[in-house]
Amino acid sequence: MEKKPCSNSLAVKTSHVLPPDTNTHGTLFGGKLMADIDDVAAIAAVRHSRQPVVTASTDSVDFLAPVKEGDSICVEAFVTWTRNTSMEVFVKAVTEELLTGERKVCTTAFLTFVAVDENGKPTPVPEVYPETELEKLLHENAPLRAEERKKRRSNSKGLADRFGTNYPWHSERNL
Ligand SMILES: CCCCCCCCCCCCCCCC(=O)SCCNC(=O)CCNC(=O)[C@H](O)C(C)(C)COP(=O)(O)OP(=O)(O)OC[C@H]1O[C@@H](n2cnc3c(N)ncnc32)[C@H](O)[C@@H]1OP(=O)(O)O
Repeated sequence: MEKKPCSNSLAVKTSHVLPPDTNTHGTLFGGKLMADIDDVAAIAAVRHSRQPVVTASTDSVDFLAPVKEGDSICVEAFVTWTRNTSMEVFVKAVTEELLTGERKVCTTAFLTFVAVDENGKPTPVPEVYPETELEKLLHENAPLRAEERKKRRSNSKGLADRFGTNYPWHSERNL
């Protein structure tokens, strides 16, 4: 498969922050922003692989600044690194107070997507290569983040096995 540059997958969505996406603080719901992040990141992953993808994980989403009603929010995403079937996507969200032009980075996040075939099985993706300084930095550090994800996934699996599938109202609540 032919290698592709990070820029090939760039996806951007700018929207006006309006009710009903705002809460009682007059700011954007965190869950709405997370849904937008997943949406834009998925488009970047499909642009890179040109195959159906699933979200395998989100590292963390830190809400660094509130996004106020009336502001705009711009979510951008691109593939930073690939292994065999998985793709790491970096996302940055910038909020802008439209009347003053003041901008703040309100969130950054890393998500991992896996390309799947018609049976939902992981399938190989093309390699990605960085061009800009920022892309190179993200690309170089990606294997360390992937290693952390591997450990986290293993811990999550361990916890899932330990908790089992009982509903909370079942009598056996001891772990
Ligand atoms: C009408 C039709 C239109 C079609 C038009 C086409 C366009 C279509 C666009 C769709 C765009 C929408 C995007 C929706 C995005 C969702 O909303 S998807 C819903 C939420 N996600 C899910 O339900 C995923 C559920 N999980 C799974 O299906 C499986 O666990 C996975 C993720 C496919 C992995 O499968 P597995 O058999 O466990 O695979 P395994 O061999 O262990 O690992 C495969 C790769 O995944 C990586 N991986 C697995 N788990 C993790 C993890 N937790 N963290 C990081 N990496 C992981 C592994 O490291 C490995 O990477 P590589 O070394 O191959 O690069």
